[in-house]
Amino acid sequence: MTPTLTLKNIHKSFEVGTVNEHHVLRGVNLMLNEGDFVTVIGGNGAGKSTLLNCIAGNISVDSGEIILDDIDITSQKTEKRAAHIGRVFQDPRMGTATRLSIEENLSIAYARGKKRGLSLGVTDAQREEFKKQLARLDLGLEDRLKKEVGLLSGGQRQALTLLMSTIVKPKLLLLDEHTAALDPKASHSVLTLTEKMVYEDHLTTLMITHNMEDAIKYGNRLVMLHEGKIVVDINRKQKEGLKVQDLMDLFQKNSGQSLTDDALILS
Ligand SMILES: Nc1ncnc2c1ncn2[C@@H]1O[C@H](COP(=O)(O)OP(=O)(O)OP(=O)(O)O)[C@@H](O)[C@H]1O
Repeated sequence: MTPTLTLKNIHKSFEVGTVNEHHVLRGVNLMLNEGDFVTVIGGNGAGKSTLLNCIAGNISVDSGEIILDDIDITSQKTEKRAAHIGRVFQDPRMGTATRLSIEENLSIAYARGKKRGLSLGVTDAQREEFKKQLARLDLGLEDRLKKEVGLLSGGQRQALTLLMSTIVKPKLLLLDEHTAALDPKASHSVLTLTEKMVYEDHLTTLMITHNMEDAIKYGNRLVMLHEGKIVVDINRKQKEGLKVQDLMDLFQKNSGQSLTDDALILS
């Protein structure tokens, strides 16, 4: 089986040649098969967002290769990659157009990767499809198609953004701490929804989280990034029954350092 995503020896430094030079990604190798739902955890500055930015194309890598479905996208422009890569950010204000209605936002998302370009016009058939898709969120948004997105709560917006990123099935879904700005209840419901959508739609997904329990609970695989390298990579079976303390011990064993970063939510 061809992997959906292959990262080969990715390196990235910032501010090269200055006193602030920082080698952030130091040889990241990762292979994701279709349908893999991988949680990514690591302390502040470990390089998690930089890695997602490199995959999405917002940042170019210094060396290494990024292969998506057999195509080398290492030098491809962000816009071209966006046709195949869905992304949800931490900030609920990103990813949706605030002043537009729910159905207009979905219409824009629906046009992704299609030749006909952007259009805010919604046909009856599309409206029915949007209602069906919105019903999956279980938030009653299917009855509020004309509502301005700016009036939705953070959790509702993240749920909508998730739907917008997947309504045209992406080859890869990138979730960059997409529940970190939400209150615990909203965060839990968006994570539950994420899991449902990833499994129902068989989406290949990389999800960054700061919460170790969530990293263990969700997905079929967990990777831990430390100082720009993957130091832990465990599968579903190895994750079964794993406690936060076990993960910390594993981290210590593999990295030779103890996990003192209090930015990681331990439980
Ligand atoms: N555009 C940039 N220019 C210079 N330095 C950068 C840039 N982007 C990221 N960095 C630096 O790279 C390092 C890794 O940042 P990154 O955001 O990838 O970490 P992270 O693991 O996502 O951390 P956090 O959990 O705190 O968001 C940090 O030291 C950051 O300051």
